[in-house]
Amino acid sequence: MNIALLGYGRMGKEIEKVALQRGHTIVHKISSDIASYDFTNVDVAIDFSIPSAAFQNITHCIKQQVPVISGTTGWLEKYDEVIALCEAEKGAFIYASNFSLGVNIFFEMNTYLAKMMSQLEDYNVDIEEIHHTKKLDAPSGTAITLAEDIMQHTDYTNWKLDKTEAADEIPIVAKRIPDVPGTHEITYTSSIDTIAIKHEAHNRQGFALGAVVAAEWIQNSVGVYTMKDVLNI
Ligand SMILES: NC(=O)C1=CN([C@@H]2O[C@H](COP(=O)(O)OP(=O)(O)OC[C@H]3O[C@@H](n4cnc5c(N)ncnc54)[C@H](O)[C@@H]3O)[C@@H](O)[C@H]2O)C=CC1
Ligand SMILES: O=C(O)C1=N[C@H](C(=O)O)C[C@H](O)C1
Repeated sequence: MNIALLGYGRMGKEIEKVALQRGHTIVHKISSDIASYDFTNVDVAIDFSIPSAAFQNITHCIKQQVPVISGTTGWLEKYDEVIALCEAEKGAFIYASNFSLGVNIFFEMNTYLAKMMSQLEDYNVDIEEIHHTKKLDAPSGTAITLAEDIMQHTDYTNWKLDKTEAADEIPIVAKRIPDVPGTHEITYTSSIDTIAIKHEAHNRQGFALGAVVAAEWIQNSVGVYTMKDVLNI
């Protein structure tokens, strides 16, 4: 498979390693304006860039009929526009706030726990995420997915960065500590006890492997998919 890397930073380099190990070829390593690159021999593009570049990168690929995987966070106010374009152009697209198998299992655990906790009025939920100090966005895309999944199954209607006084808002605390690849913890607290679930990435390999697996899965497909489709969970 010929892969174009849209973004060649920490994740782009990790994805390159995994892709080469799995027998793929990297045809472009793009770190600036995508418009000047030739996409005729690209089978799939993988975007791990920056929030302000993701929309242009993704829509360029869709218009060129190149399937595109995006893990970039912090651009989701334009997600619906991308989906509409993808449908209109009969393109292929997967976005995931987190591509690792472990976090996708954690997403399922979060939903299961939220459904149970929705019956119990005594517990309040909060989310904590910890990432490296170079991260541009806060809260993390993964923390937002976790909050939205909780909102779907409980009476919470919103999330808020840091503390909140509103009973229907989920507080998300974002901490920045050098070199931390990504930790997410969900805690339900009552006056009697605390229930917590946590995912801690040890490195970026899981994110990269998930993105390459998603790229292998989507080539020659049409449509908008998620990691649930890729992992069949
Ligand atoms: N979904 C997931 O599983 C994961 C998502 N991420 C997200 O991926 C993104 C990238 O993360 P890192 O690699 O750690 O960041 P990074 O800062 O190391 O790399 C981003 C790269 O994008 C480049 N860039 C700037 N403008 C660009 C443009 N117009 N087109 C293409 N590239 C451009 C920068 O030069 C930089 O090298 C972030 O949004 C992060 O939150 C990170 C890890 C896992
Ligand atoms: O920027 C990162 O590093 C990460 N970003 C993603 C996010 O915002 O959730 C995924 C992972 O936690 C690492």
